This record gives sequence, structure tokens and C-alpha cells, in this order.
Amino acid sequence: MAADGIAVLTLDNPPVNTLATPLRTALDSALRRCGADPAVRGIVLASAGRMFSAGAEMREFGKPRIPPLLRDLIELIETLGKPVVAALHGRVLGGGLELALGCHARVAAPGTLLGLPEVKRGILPGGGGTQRLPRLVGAEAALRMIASGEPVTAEAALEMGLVEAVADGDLPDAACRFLATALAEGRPLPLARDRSAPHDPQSLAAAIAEVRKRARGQAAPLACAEAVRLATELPLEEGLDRERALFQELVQGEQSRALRHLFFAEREAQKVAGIPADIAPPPVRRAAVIGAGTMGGGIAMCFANAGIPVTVIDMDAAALQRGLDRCAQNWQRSVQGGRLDQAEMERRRALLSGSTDLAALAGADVVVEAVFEDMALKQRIFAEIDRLAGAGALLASNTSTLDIDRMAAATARPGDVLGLHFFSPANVMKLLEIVRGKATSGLSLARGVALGGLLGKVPVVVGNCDGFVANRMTGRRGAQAERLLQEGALPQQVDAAMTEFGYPMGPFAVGDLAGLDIGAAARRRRGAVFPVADALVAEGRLGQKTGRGYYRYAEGSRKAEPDPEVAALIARVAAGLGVPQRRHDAAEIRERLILPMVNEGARILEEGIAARASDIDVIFVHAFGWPAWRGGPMLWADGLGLATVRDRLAHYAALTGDETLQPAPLIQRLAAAGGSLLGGAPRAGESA
Ligand SMILES: C/C=C/C(=O)SCCNC(=O)CCNC(=O)[C@H](O)C(C)(C)COP(=O)(O)OP(=O)(O)OC[C@H]1O[C@@H](n2cnc3c(N)ncnc32)[C@H](O)[C@@H]1OP(=O)(O)O
Repeated sequence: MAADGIAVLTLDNPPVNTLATPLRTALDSALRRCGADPAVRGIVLASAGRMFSAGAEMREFGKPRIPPLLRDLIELIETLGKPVVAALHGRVLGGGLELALGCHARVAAPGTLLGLPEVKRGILPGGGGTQRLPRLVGAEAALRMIASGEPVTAEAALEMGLVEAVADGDLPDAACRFLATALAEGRPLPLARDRSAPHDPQSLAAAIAEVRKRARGQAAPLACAEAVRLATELPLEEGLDRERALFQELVQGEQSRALRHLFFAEREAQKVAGIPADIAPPPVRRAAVIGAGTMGGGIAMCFANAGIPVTVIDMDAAALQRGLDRCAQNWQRSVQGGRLDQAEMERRRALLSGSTDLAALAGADVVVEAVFEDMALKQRIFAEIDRLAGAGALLASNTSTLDIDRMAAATARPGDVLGLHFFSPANVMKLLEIVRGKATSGLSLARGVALGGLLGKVPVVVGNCDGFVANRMTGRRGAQAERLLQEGALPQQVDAAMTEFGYPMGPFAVGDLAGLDIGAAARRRRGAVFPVADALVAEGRLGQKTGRGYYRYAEGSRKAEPDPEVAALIARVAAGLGVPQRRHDAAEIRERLILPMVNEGARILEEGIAARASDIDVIFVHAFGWPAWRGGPMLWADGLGLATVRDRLAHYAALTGDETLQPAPLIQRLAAAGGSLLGGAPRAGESA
């Protein structure tokens, strides 16, 4: 304890100070000791380590709750009779911020991030955050933070009234000085609970309506909005009870379970077998991307966005210029949309350069090949890269289907070669499949994973096979989507079934966006025939870029309009094939599209192409917009029950005559044993 009667209590639960039971118990005892000690005039609540707190210990959710609960601790602080000041640094998240909101004041180090990310875990702040934050910063500002889950900086927090001071230097000391001054001056430090929540009824109503509109099937944002509204109407205790009830309902629900599963799955995916623990990947000071097409340009943007100088190389000067222009236009659009400021755009543009000479890759630490999907071409390019790249450069292909080992074999350094498979649009989609070739070294994998983090991606290491994980699984969906059309379903009906499920776009709208010729070329390579899709391409209907695909698009518009000509074309093709026509409901459409992907996922798992079922869920959420609150296809299948999955697959195999729909051996075995894809087979003695 400091000489001036201020006791400093330090939360210390590495690595991120979650408010786990032992920490809560220790804090409860320490607070009570301070309360009972007449020498203590005030308390500073600080944290050891790199952050104040990441919030509640989510591994305790779903288990019996052990007191003292967070709510009890906050009540203790509020009734202790001595002022408590929170000293905040690093991240102050979820329950960690709620604890601070219960204190008499908050002092933050510069750069601290404060947020209530619970909505991203499918819950709401259940430790009083929805009731106290509006009382401190106003209901509209509180709703913005709570419903978005996005943190604010200490500096913004000071402006909002969320913290009372931002202090340089040693943080607990600064908080002690703040408290000592307040005590010396007799300055009151009013608790949030003793205030009312300022708000403008009209703008709050508009903000709540906006949250509802954006929720798209998710329960948590609606509950967040409701709880903040209650904070403006109810006394604190009643509001806290209502908040707790909403929290309990959400935390036990499927959506939160799915989102928490993904949180841990993303972290698990970073633990890669074959990467030595003590490896420190060298820095990436410069990158080169070969190929100035849509993917190449998007990948180059990723580097520049991360502050890494990047050279785009394309032998065709006109194509190079088009590629560079496209990058500039994308950034410009972000500026116009208010997502990027002008100075930052200029900084990024300055990091991007172009060349028509492959030799320009010489100084790059990472070279990403993103040329046309043609093995002979890629092998030639890799031989050239090998000749020109500096020793130790990481050599990557952005291929979405082709064999990494064959590319690596074109070089004298196959250990340095891997796949870095970005998803379109590369500057937006979060997933980075890191394809491990048979010679890829542990260091190269470590560099790939680290690079993914640097570029703000979610990296997942996968094995080398046709289509890797994401495209191999969605390939199965494509076949069924085509088949549904032949049976009489319309593109808009199929797409609607998937957007109702939570996808941002259905498979046909996505096809139109990507370009139907791209899919056709991939099918040609695999020798696959999709009569409807092929007929569209033959008629020059290549998707949005030609104004016509599965849908039609008015000049300059991206809005997909159902097209009677497509319905007629499908009917013609179906008649030619002699496929009987019938109606499909949305539930069947969803099963027909999702179950084949699950089946392929099971094969992928069995082959070891994905290390864990949870990796597949991470891949799906970040590659193709699978709704995060549904957790991914593996969790979805486990939720359905593998016996049902097996039976439905067998049913569709019989219905369509498609043998690939026969349940994969892994599904059959797990279903028989009462196991799950994520949990495996129950061990002896465990109940199914
Ligand atoms: C009523 C109250 C409700 C709540 O408070 S709900 C929880 C709300 N809080 C959150 O959602 C924050 C979740 N955590 C994060 O966003 C990130 O983490 C951080 C920004 C705090 C730190 O990120 P980084 O530095 O990259 O570390 P890392 O690898 O994400 O985490 C280190 C280890 O800490 C575990 N962890 C982090 N937060 C929690 C948590 N809230 N509950 C349980 N575990 C957590 C991770 O899983 C991982 O563990 P491993 O090293 O074993 O992979």
C-alpha cells in the first residue's frame, strides 16, 4: 500500500487477465480486506501483463456459475465506501470494461483500447455494461459500442466521458495520483449507478431501428439494443436484472455457442504441427506479386494496406496498368465511402509500384505468383522466380486448385515454396489458406502464418490436393446447385434459400460476380460438365461483367434481376437431359447444398488435408461468408446429428444417383459410434 493510504490491487491471470473464478475470488477477498482496513482511503485497480483484461473467461460459460460473480464484485466496489479507480492499459474488453465501469473513475494509458465485444460472441455485456455505459457516455454512443463490439481508443474514450483521464508514464502511479488529488480536494467521484442515461429519444429510436435492420438473423444485436433502451427507462437494479435475463438466454443459445466455437477455433488453427516452437520468422520488408489480374491486384493491395512496399509484375504493360488502376480505384472508393482517409490512401498508393520485368522481384522477401491457372505457365514462372529471387525469399503461389509440389519441383528450393491462397476479393476476404507442399519447411509455414497475421488475415494451414479445403468442398455444392436447376429450381429460389440461412449472397449471385467463364475453365480442367452453366457461358452470359449471367443486370448496376430467358434456357436444358421437373422447398435446397460439402469435409479430414474439423469451420466463415453465428459446416452437421447427416446423404444419393453423396466413411463410423466431427468418437466409458 502506498503511503497516502491508497492500495493498489493488481489483476494477474496471464496471458490476458480473463476474469476466471480464482481471479474473482482473490479480488473479492482483497477488496474486502481493503474495505475493512481503516488505513486504506482508496483503491487503484490495475493489471499485470500486456492488458487490463480480455473480459470474462469464456471457457467457464455453460458451466455452473461459481460466486463471486462479476456482478457481485461490482456491487462490492459500489458499496465499499471507498473510492476505487481503474488503471487501464492494453485492452479493456467485455467483463474487464464492465468491472471498470463499476469503479468510481478510470485512468487509461495512451493507446488503450476499450470495448464491449460480447455481441461478436453472440451475447450482450452481462456484467452491467448495458446499464452503466449509457449512464456514462449517453445511450446512443453506448449503443454504437455495444451493438458493433468495436473498441474505442483511450483518447476517444476521454472525449466520450468513458474515462476521466489519459495518463502518460507509469500507469498505476498516475491512477494513484489522480485518486490522491481527488481525495485531497474532496472532489466527488460519482458512480455510474448514481447517474441517469442521457439520450435523445428520436435518435436513440433511429439507432435501435438501424441495429435491428443490420442484425440479419442474429439475436445478440437485438438484445443489445433492447438492453440499452431499458437503461433509459428503468432504475439500475431492474435494468441489471433484465440484462442478466437476456444474457442467460443468449449464452445458452446456439448462436453464441457457434460464435464462441469460432473464437477458439481461430486460435487453435494457429497451432500448426511441424512449426518448431522457437522459430522467429524474419521480417517482410518488401513483396512482389506476379500477375496484375483481379487476384494479383487484390493481393498487392493487402501488402500495401499492411505498410509493406510491393511491386506488381506483369509482362503485359497494358494489363499491368489496368491492374494498378484497379487498386487505385478500390482505394478511392474506400475514401469516398469514408472508410479510408486521403493521406492513408496516398501512403498506400506510394507503396505500390509496377514493372514489366520479372527481375523486379529480386529484392522481395515474399514473392506471390498470381498468374492464370495453367500448370505449365506456373512452372515456367517458378523456374524464373528461383533464378531471380534472393536467397531465403518465401516463394508462394496463389493457385486455387493446382498442385503446389509440381510448382516447387520447378525450383531448386522446394522447402521455400508454399501456397498462399487468397479469396476474392483478396483485399477484403479474411481467409488465407496456407498450402503445405510435401517439401515445405517448418520455417516457410511459420513465415506464411506470420505473414497472414501481418496482412490482417486468418491463416489456416491445409494440405495439398485439388481445390485444397475451401474450393474442394464448395465444388460439391456447385454440382448440387447445377442439379437443382435441372430439376426445376430457379437461381433466385436457390439463392434465397441460402441468404435466408445467413449467407450474404447465394451461389448463383456469387457465380455472376466472379464470372461464369472462371468456373467453366475450372470445370474444363477437372473434366466436369455442368449443362446449365455451360449453356449460359456458350450464350456469352458470363455474369455481371456482361450484364447477364444467372441473372440480368441493368447497365451499370450490380442488382441481380431474375431473368425469364434464364428460366427458359434451364427448361430447355432440362428437357434435353430428360430430368423430371419438381418443386423444392428451402429446407431441401439447403440440405442439398450443405450436406455434400460436409461429406467432402469429412473426406478431407480423413485424408489429413485439414488438421482439425474446427479448421474447416474457420475456413468457411472467412472464405465464403458462411454466417459466423452458425459456426461453420462441421458444427452445423454435429448440431444436426451425424446419424441424420448420414441418412440424408444416403437419401440424396439414391434420389440423384450421385455416388459422391454416399456418406463418407468417417461420417458412417462416427454416426455409428455416437460421435461428432468436432469431438471425434466418444472414448470408452464416455456416453455418446
Ligand atoms: C459478462 C461478460 C462477458 C464477457 O466478457 S465475454 C468475453 C468478451 N471478451 C472478448 O470477447 C475478448 C476475446 N479476446 C480477444 O479478442 C483477444 O484474445 C485479445 C484481443 C484479448 C488478445 O488477442 P491476442 O493478443 O491476439 O491473443 P489471443 O491469441 O487472442 O489470446 C491469448 C489466449 O487467451 C485466450 N483468450 C483470450 N480471451 C479470452 C477469453 N475472454 N476467455 C477465454 N480465453 C480467452 C485465447 O483463446 C488464447 O488462448 P490460447 O493461447 O490457448 O490459444
